[in-house]
Amino acid sequence: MTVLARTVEATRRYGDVLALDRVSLDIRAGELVGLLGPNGAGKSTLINLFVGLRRPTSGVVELLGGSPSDPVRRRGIGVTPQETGLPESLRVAEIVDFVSAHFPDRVPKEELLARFGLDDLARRQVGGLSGGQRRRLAVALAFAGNPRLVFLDEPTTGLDVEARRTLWEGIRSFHAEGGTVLLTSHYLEEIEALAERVVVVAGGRVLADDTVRAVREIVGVRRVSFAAAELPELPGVVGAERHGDRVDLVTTDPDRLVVELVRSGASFSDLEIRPTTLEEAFLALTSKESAHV
Ligand SMILES: Nc1ncnc2c1ncn2[C@@H]1O[C@H](COP(=O)(O)OP(=O)(O)OP(=O)(O)O)[C@@H](O)[C@H]1O
Repeated sequence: MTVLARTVEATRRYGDVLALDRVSLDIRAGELVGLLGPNGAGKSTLINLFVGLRRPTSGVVELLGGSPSDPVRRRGIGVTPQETGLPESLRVAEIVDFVSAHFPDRVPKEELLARFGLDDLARRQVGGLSGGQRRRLAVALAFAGNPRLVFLDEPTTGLDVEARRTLWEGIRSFHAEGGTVLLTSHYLEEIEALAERVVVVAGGRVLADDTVRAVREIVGVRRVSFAAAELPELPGVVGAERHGDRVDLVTTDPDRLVVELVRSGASFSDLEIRPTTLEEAFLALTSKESAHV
């Protein structure tokens, strides 16, 4: 399968900060890849390398078979950065025209606006849009030039549920027609809803690169919860929370945890063991030490 974007051992430093540490990643044609990681993991830095806004300190970055700094390659991609500043006095349709004019191959304006639920807003000035409407416009603009590959940095941050679903539909329809997408998200349900492949990044390194299902299986974590006043030291706990009387433990080995809980003699009730969500899998992958309540 054709590789549309690639890093080979890419490292990026900002002074003393090691934002990316020898990251090797291929984005292949037709993929929808979710980049998942906590704040400061290096997700935006990786996107900035791919789209040519930053250069790697060492290593190689390729975009559409060439250098990300080549304008010809850049015309083949679409980008929505984490933050965008759109001119307040321009109308939505004017901004779409302005952005589209940079690309040889354009999506018809009406079609683009309809795809992202913006068709009723074409004549509205950007200054009069809500935060959610602005964000949808910023994402729609990434698709204006009929790109082969789109990079979306936290596309749905700040959107309500309905606006988020509209955006997802727009992204899905692009992908269904063969488009390739790399998106970052803090919303785990977003990655689960959209992506086939998840790349988990933390501390500038790729911790996992697999299907959503496989990432869960790799860590095989379970949520064990029960009511208890006091909690003994237990093995294999990678995350812990207390909600009133209840204790919620995320563990890699629920059987052993329950055995040890019983052995400890601690009094507990209402034991529940639930399957993992991606969030729990992520927690297990990124946590370095056991957490204690
Ligand atoms: N221009 C910069 N100058 C100095 N340090 C930077 C710069 N940009 C990013 N960093 C640092 O590099 C690391 C990675 O940041 P990056 O923005 O790539 O993470 P992220 O995963 O996108 O985080 P978030 O989810 O919070 O957006 C962080 O420690 C950040 O503080």
